[in-house]
Amino acid sequence: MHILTREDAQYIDHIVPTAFDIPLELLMENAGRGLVDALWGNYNLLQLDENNMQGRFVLFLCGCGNNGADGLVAARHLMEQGVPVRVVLCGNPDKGSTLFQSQLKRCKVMGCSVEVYDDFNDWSQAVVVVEGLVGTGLEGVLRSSTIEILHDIDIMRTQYGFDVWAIDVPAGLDATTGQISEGTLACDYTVTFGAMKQGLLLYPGKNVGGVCIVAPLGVPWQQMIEDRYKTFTIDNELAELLIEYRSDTAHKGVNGNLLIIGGSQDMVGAPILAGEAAVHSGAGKTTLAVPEKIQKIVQDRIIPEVMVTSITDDMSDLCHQRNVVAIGPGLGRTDEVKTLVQSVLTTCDNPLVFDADALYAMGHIGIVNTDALMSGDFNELYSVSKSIPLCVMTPHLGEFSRLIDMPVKWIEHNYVIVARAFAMAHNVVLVLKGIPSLVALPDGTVYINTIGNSGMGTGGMGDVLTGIISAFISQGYSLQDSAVLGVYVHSRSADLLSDNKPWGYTPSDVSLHIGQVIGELLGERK
Ligand SMILES: NC(=O)C1=CN([C@@H]2O[C@H](COP(=O)(O)OP(=O)(O)OC[C@H]3O[C@@H](n4cnc5c(N)ncnc54)[C@H](OP(=O)(O)O)[C@@H]3O)[C@@H](O)[C@H]2O)[C@@H](O)CC1
Ligand SMILES: [K+]
Repeated sequence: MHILTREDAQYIDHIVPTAFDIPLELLMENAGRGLVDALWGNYNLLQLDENNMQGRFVLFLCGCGNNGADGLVAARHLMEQGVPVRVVLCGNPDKGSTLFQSQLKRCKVMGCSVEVYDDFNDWSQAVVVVEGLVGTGLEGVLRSSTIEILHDIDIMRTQYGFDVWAIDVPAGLDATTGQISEGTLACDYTVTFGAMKQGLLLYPGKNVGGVCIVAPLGVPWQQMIEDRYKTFTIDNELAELLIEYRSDTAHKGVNGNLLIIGGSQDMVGAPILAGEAAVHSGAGKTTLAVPEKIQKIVQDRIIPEVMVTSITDDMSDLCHQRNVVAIGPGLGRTDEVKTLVQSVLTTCDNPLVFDADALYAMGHIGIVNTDALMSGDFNELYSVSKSIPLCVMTPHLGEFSRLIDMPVKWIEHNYVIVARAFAMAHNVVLVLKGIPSLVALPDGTVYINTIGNSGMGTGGMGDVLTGIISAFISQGYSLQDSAVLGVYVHSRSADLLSDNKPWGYTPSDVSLHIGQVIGELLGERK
């Protein structure tokens, strides 16, 4: 599913009227109707008809931009359907947008009840409150006057129990970054237009959107953003498209030959988890290369399907015999590891997956230019200081912070944009393991994961993900498809477990459910 940023939405606003000869007013009409449909889907508004209304109404709190104007359109439609509505204006209508002015005029001509916020104090009869104070047009942080209104809504809903619906995005949410301004209200529902807004999928924004409903705009806007960077969700629909039926004649020789380099005296389990996950994900042959000192322990503990060998000074032969090499799980942070990673980087020409300590060993590999971010110059945002061959990199936020030499907090605030800049500049597939995880591709496309659960926050989960992604590559999937499918399968497997056990399930349990997820995805094709 496509995701839109605030900038995409503004671009659509700007381009549609000229490209399709469809005035913005028509998009707004569709947006308002979509909102009304969603309200009907959740409430029996017929109960509010003339005979039975007992003074109750749907309350629209409208700012004076187009977000508020959407609310005015919705109010007009509900009036037609006999539903009592009250519109309360917040701000100075004389300074409102052109469309706001014309929608307000229509509402008034139709006899809609329109009041100003300072005169309104009748919350007790509101069945539902629809917030159209500000949407994608938010400038900076919320003004104190708006924060006060949001605070009033919050107090009144506790007292009277109504639901709060946000138009497009909750007031105060940055539709691109998911950052929220002080005073942003956690809504019960959000009706967002055209496509899911990126900020509603990223934290803390995800906590304030409530149930999100996408209302269509009635124009194929997808054509209009062809040349812009694209963002999609990782979900069941996408994973079903990517998974391929395995031929009846497939044998271990065609399902790939995978090498995982990992382990150290203190971290014996990490390569085992990665290796076992690879087997459960369908890799034809899986070999672990671990330090000689722990080879015996690993052999004794791992499932017999995985072959175990030892790391040597020259890994080139071992690497060349494989069609994918994953390096990092549990390797440790010694100088020998740095040398090992460097030699794999320079000598191995197979598809590579870099994880955990292999990423640590790389040190800083690029420089972020924060001034470019402020000035909106995306091309200058990130520059490479150390080249990496085409590969999959799977850092968590701490590892990513080291790679780009920026604090984790900064990365969280600039999550998608910095991941995109990194993947493009290094020409790698980046799997950034945050909440939510995302996959960024060399062409700038970003996929944001929409599934998974907090039970996944336990040591060893990342090792399992490395095993899954590597196994998909070994079976012939492209690096990017393997990364996206890997993230999906990993999270879905954990979601199956969390149905019975919200947390406390293990990474090994996740591995054991991979086959079930693949079965779900293949469905009838099995
Ligand atoms: N293509 C699409 O997706 C479509 C989008 N559509 C809709 O348009 C919406 C975007 O409309 P938009 O651009 O007019 O901006 P909008 O969100 O109303 O904000 C401006 C208002 O907010 C106020 N305000 C600003 N900053 C503030 C702050 N910090 N704190 C407090 N207030 C602040 C500002 O006040 P002012 O500064 O002018 O006094 C002004 O009143 C979008 O979200 C969607 O609902 C649909 O109609 C159809 C197609
Ligand atoms: K809003």
